[in-house]
Amino acid sequence: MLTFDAVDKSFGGRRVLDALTFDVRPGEIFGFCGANGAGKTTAMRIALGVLEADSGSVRFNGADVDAHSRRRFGYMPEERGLYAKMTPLDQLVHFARLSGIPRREAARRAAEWLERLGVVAGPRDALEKLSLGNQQKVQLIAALIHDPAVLVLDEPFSGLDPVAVDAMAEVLLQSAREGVPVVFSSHQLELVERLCDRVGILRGGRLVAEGTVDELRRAADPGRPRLSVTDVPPRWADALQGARVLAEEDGVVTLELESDRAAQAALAAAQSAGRVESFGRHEPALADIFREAVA
Ligand SMILES: Nc1ncnc2c1ncn2[C@@H]1O[C@H](COP(=O)(O)OP(=O)(O)OP(=O)(O)O)[C@@H](O)[C@H]1O
Repeated sequence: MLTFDAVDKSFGGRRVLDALTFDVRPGEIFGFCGANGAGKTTAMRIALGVLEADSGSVRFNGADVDAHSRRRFGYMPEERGLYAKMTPLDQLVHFARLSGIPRREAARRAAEWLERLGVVAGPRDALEKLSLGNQQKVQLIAALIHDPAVLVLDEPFSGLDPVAVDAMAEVLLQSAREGVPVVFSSHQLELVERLCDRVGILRGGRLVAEGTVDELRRAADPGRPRLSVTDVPPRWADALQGARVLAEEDGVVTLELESDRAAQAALAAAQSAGRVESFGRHEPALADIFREAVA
């Protein structure tokens, strides 16, 4: 388990992380969300020892993270750190060797990963010749090649095409299935919603919301009731109290009702005037929850 415990960090007197506290549990994918500048990269850099916290601690399996335990971390930094002039294979072997993996085994793993993630490159192509998405896949492999015990990934999905997103997602899911705690930052909230067991939303260096997407949904403003109805006469909704027409498409009128009372009245009216297609509360997407949390 990776634990952030009351981590504070300021730059030039401006507080960027403010008692940041959360856990990433074994086998869990944790989505780290927050507006630009909320402090996600800073938190990840502190976990990896690139920056030092002013106070608080980051622990792995209960012990303060140090240079030794960080060797078991897989990290994908925001400022992708690869050698432009080296081939993907050579640098992956190099990174694996730094982690103590023998050359043959390193070459085997690198080739296997490049194949698995479908990195498109000629055998002699330097990294800089690859498309950005392919470079990003190489960066992910660099984070994975030593079979890390924790994965910390800073915006691993940005700029990837949908097929590459699926390939990357599958790798994270597999790591989690093997019991690895995985934390990644992203602004792609549909993806976060789809992949993550739990989500944390950071605002001003504090987690302002944390939980499974379902838990966040239950805690969010449930929104107003909605009613969709067909086969009603034109301008039927004009006579209803507390109703607002949201959409009128292909003969389906969708209303938002301002109160439960207005909703019940509209439902009864719709049942006698036409055919009710749906009635209930609109379930907020993670993007709606995010907007509410960072507003
Ligand atoms: N080395 C630094 N010196 C001074 N300020 C910094 C430094 N690193 C980060 N900051 C500031 O800390 C704040 C948080 O930045 P950080 O990169 O952690 O945010 P983020 O949540 O990762 O944002 P984004 O989604 O845009 O990547 C920002 O206001 C940033 O300008």
